[in-house]
Amino acid sequence: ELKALAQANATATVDILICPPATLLHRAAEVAGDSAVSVGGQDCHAATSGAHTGDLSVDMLKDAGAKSVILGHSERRTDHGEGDAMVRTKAEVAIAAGLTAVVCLGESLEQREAGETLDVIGAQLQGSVPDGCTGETLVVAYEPIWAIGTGKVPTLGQIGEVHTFLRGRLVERFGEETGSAVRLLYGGSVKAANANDIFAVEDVDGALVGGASLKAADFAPIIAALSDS
Ligand SMILES: O=C(CO)COP(=O)(O)O
Repeated sequence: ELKALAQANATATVDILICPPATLLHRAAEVAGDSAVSVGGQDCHAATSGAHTGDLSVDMLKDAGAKSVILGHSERRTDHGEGDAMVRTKAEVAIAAGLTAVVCLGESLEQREAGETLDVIGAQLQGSVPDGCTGETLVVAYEPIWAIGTGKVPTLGQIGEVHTFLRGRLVERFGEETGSAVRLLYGGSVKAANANDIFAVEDVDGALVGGASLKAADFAPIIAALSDS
C-alpha cells in the first residue's frame, strides 16, 4: 500500500506523512524513498538518552528514517496517562532533535456536551506546545476523541470554531507570522466522502487520517481533495 502511495505521489505538492507502528518505520522509510511521502513515529520517549527499555528515543526514530513524530494522541493520553506537561517535554526533545512535532489535542464527548470544548482545547494547547515553535517544527492536530474511529464527525461549524480558536491562540503566543504558519490538522473519521468539505473550512490545513489511510485507494482521494483545496 505504501509503495502504491509513494509511486502515485512521487511529486505531490502537499505534504504526506505516514506514521506506521514502530516495527514498520524503517521499512516504510525505505519504501517511501525520495517520494513526497515521508514517515514519522507515533510517539517518542521524553528523554533523549538513558535506559528506558521498550521505549524509543528521538534518535532511534530518526535513525529509522522518521522526519516527524505524533505526540499526545488521545490514545497515548488515555492508555499511558500522558498529560500536557509530558507531551510538551516530548515535543521539546523531538524538535531539538530536528523532528517535526505533530501535537494532538481534543475534547471528550462529555466535555463537549458540558460546553467545555474551547476551555479544554485552550488548556491543552498552552500546556502541550513548547515555546519557540515555528511553522516547520510544529503541527497541531485537533482530534475530538469521540470522532476518532467512530464515523462521527463534528459539524463543519464545530470544526471551524475550534480551528479559528486554535489559530487565534497560536498567533497570540507566537506572533502573526509563526502563528499563521503552524499547520492545523483536523482528525477523526476523515474519509474521501467528507474530505472536500472539511478542507474547505477556514484554518483547516490538512487532516490526520486513521482508518482511511490504511489503503492507498482510500487515502488517494483525500490527498487529491487537499491538493485541490
Ligand atoms: O486519530 C486517528 C487515528 O489514530 C484518526 O482515526 P480515524 O481517521 O480512523 O477516525
